Formats: sequence, C-alpha cells, structure tokens
Amino acid sequence: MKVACIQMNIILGEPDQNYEIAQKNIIEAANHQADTIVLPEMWNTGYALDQLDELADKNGEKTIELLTSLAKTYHVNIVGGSVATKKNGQFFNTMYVVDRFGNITAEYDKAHLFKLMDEHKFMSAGQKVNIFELDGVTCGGVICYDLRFPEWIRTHALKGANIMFIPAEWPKKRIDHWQLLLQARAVENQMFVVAVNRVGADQNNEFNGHSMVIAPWGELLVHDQTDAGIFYAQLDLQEIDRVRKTIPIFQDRRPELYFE
Ligand SMILES: NC(=O)CCC(=O)C(=O)O
Repeated sequence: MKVACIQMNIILGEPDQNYEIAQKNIIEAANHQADTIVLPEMWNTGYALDQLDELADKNGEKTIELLTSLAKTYHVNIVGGSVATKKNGQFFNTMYVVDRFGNITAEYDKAHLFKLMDEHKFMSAGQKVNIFELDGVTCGGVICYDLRFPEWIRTHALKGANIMFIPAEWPKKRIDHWQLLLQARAVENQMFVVAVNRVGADQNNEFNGHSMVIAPWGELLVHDQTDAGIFYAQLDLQEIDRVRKTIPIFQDRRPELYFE
C-alpha cells in the first residue's frame, strides 16, 4: 500500500479555504498513484473552538460529500484526518474514512479530549474504537492526544489493526513527545503507524509537521519533514508477520497480570 501524508497548513476558522487546500492535495496525491491518502486533525476549521456553532460541519455532510466524490473519481482510499462536526446538538472531532469505491468505512469521534487546548470545554468525547478495512487490510484510526494512551492503541492492535492512522494538530513545543510516542506505539504493537501533523500556526500554537510513517520494526519511512507538502511511503505489509514471528509479543502477553 502506498500512503500519502498531506502535511498541510490549516487556516483558522476558514473551512471554505481549507476544503480547497485539502481537495487540491488529494488530487495531487491521487495523481502520484497513492492508494491511501491521509489528512491531519481538524483540517476544516483548525482549533476555532469558540466558532464551532457557526463553522462545524453539520452531520459531516460537506466532508462526506467531498471525500466520497474524490475517492470514487480518483479510485483512492481517504483517511480523512478529522473535522469539527455538529451532531445532535453536540460538537465532535470526527474522523471519516472512505474507501476507493466511495463507501464510508469508518466514522470515529476522538475519545480523549485535550484539556490543554480547551477541547473538553467545547466538544464531546467519542465512545467507540475505530477499526475498518481498506483494500482488505484491517486498520485502526485514532486522533492526536489519543496517542498518549497506549492502552487505547493496544485495544486497536488486539482487534486486528495492522496499520494505525493518527492525524494530529501537535504543537512544535512538544514535537519530541510526538516522535517518541509514535515510534513506541509502532514498535510495541508491531504495526505500521501513519501519523499526519499540520504546519502553520493558530492563535496559541506553532506547528512544524514532522508527519511520520513508521514500520513495525521501527524503521522511519517518513520523518523530519517540516514544510507543507505531500510525503509518500510504500508499506510492505508482509513485514508485520515477519516482525510478529521474530518476537511474538502477542503470544507472550500475560493479560492476567495487568490492570489489577
Ligand atoms: N490536538 C491535540 O490533541 C494535541 C495533543 C498534544 O499536543 C499533546 O501534547 O498531547
């Protein structure tokens, strides 16, 4: 599977401009024969949390329309990062995943809201895991701060995720945590991690990308990119079995000892 990480700037509180930027990037990645295209977190609005009533995508309709139409036209899978949505009078940080036939294969609301960025004051937390299939491969998807909860990623690994997609708006000042945690999650779960961060700035934070694609043995296939751009990696999915046979951590687990 060839993945494309759309490391884009997000213009705060300007969904129309952001939909245009995302669309242009998706078309470019599709023209580079990407199989799966991945966007960052909250790419429609940025963290314009106090404007959600006006800006959030109602039931994700605009996002779903754009992503399904692009996926069908260009025959690509799209892991739609996440967008601010309004559903039943509440706001969520929602990931939509669309396969290359235009089917919505996942809708996931961020489970762990990030208090340091006031997310909990404006948004509601999701309650469900996020497992889906793309081209016959079982995948998982979580959003940004979810990464700090190893048990949440392990839950997805135990449900069969071979590739974990992690869109983010992770600020420059903690980018060392981002890199360290992503590498740990890939190695400890022996899975591919495809993590896409934004660039640019909002009123509170500067963002310097560092989107990462990491193989199950810890090899860095994409890293250290700080500018806006599209970064590609080819995932050799047989690597997962090779690594899991070499060090069989899923067979060696002792769940009876954990979480006493
Ligand atoms: N948008 C987020 O969830 C940011 C998470 C973050 O910055 C962190 O340090 O964790």
